[in-house]
Amino acid sequence: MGWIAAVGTLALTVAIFLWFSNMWAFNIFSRRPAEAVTAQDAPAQDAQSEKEEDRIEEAEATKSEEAESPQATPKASASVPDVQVPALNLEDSQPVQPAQPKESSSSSLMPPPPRIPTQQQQRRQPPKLSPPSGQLLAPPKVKSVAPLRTPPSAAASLRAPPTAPASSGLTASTLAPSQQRQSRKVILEPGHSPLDWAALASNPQNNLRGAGLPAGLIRVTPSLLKAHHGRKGVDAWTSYNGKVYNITRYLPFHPGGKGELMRGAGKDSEKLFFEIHPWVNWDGILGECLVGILVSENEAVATTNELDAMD
Ligand code: HEM
Repeated sequence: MGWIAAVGTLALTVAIFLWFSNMWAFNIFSRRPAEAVTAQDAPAQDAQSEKEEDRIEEAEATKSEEAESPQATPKASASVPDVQVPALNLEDSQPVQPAQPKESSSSSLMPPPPRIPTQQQQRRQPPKLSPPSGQLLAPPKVKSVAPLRTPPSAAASLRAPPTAPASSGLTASTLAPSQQRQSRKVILEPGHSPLDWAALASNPQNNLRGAGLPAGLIRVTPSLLKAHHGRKGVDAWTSYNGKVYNITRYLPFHPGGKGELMRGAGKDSEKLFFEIHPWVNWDGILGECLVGILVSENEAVATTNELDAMD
C-alpha cells in the first residue's frame, strides 16, 4: 500500500508539473494570436508606422550614402516602395530623387533628365560638359570678336575725321586720304550751275571758242598757248590730250573755283586734271570751247610755209 501511495503522489506531482509547463508554453506561443486578436484595434497602423519608419531610416541611410558618395547613384536600395518615398523626399530634399529615377530609369528615361541637370548633375556634369560647350561657345565668340573688332576700326576711321585735329599721330595717316577726299568745291554764283553751263554750251551762237578766231580749228604753238594766260583781259587757254581749249567762259562755272582752274591757264593741265578728278568728262564739258590742236613751234612754222607756198 505504501508503494502505491508513493506512485500516486509521484504521478500527481508529474501531472501538476506538466500542467504548469503547458500553461507556460501556452502563454508563450499564444502571445501572437492573443496580440493579433488585440491588435485588431490599431495593429495595422503600428505595423505600417514601423514599416514607414524602417523605410525612412533606409531612405535616410541611402541619402547619407549618396551624400557621402554622390557618384554612387546607381545603388538600388532594397526598399522598393517608390511611391511613398519620393513624395517625402521631394519635400525634404531633392538629392534622393535622382536615386529613384535611376532605379526607374529602366522604365522611363525622360523624367530624370530635366530634374537631374537642374542641381546636382549640373554641378557634376559641368566639368564633363564644359569642354564641348566651351568649344562650341568659344569659337563663335572668337569668330564674332574678330569681325566685330574690325568694323569698329573702320567706324573709328570714319569717325576720325571730325576728331582728326585733336589727335595727331594716329590720325595723320588715316586722315590724309580723308582730307584729300574732303570736297573742295566752291559755292558757285547763281546761274552758274552745271546745268546752266550745259545750256550755255548747247547754243553755238555763244561762240565759247572766243572772238577773232577762224571757224575751223587752229594750230596752237606752246608760245601761243602761253600767251593766253587769262590775265589783263586776255582769254585763258589750256591744253589737254593734245588739244587746246578756251576756258575763259567756263571759269565761273568750275565747281572747284576759278583759282583752281586758272592753275592750268596758258599751259597743259592734263596732269592737274587727272590728279584731282580723272572721272570728269573733259570733252563733254568743254567740247564747244575747243580752239585748235597743240603743235610744236617748228611744226607750226612748217605749216605756215606750206600754206604760203600754196598761195
Ligand atoms: C588746272 C586744272 C584744274 C584744276 C586744278 C581743277 C581743280 C578742281 C578742284 C579742286 C575741284 C574740286 C574737287 C572736289 O573736291 O570736289 C574740281 C572740281 C571739278 N572740276 Fe576741276 N579743275 C581743273 C580743271 C577742270 C576742267 C578743265 C574741268 C572741265 C572740263 C573741270 C571740271 C570740274 C568738275 C566737273 C568738278 C566737279 C567734280 C565733282 O563734282 O566731283 N575742272 N576741280
